[in-house]
Amino acid sequence: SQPLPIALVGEAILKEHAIEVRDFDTALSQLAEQMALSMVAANGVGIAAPQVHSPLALFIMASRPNERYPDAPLMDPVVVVNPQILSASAELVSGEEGCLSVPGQRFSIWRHQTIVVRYQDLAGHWQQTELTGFIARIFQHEFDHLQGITLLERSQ
Ligand SMILES: O=C(O)C[C@@H](Cc1ccccc1)[C@H](O)SCc1ccccc1
Ligand SMILES: [Zn+2]
Repeated sequence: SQPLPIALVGEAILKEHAIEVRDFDTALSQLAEQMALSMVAANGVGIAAPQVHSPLALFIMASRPNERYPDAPLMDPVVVVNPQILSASAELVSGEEGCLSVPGQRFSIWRHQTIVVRYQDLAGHWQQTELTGFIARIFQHEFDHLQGITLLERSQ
């Protein structure tokens, strides 16, 4: 199957608040699969449903070592549904980010170094975990997308 078209900044879908997922059905799993394929095709480390024109509260994060974060952990893609950030460290760290919806640009963005998060997996089971460093950065970037926020609104 083909990668899905990526919404570019300026498209209304990227400004909307995502809708809570209620049906953990095969359609949801198929969307997640399509998102993962699109993320890999675009050489990303994350992708949020609004970026592929879906209004659902769902994203994928898949940290891997890269030129900007050579010591980033290599992780299998994680599907995150209905995420919540329960707490965030006072410590902030500035780092360079890109966005598939703002192609070819890089921005310095402040993020919380550590966050405690809760989300559902594709089976609807709640997960709770603490994230730090680059993975926490990806989570916050994708979580912003679900609030209609892109890094253009955050760049320092
Ligand atoms: O637009 C997106 O949501 C995907 C971004 C995710 C990202 C989050 C935090 C920090 C950097 C990127 C894409 O992965 S942009 C491509 C990329 C990949 C690795 C490092 C930097 C940029
Ligand atoms: Zn983005």
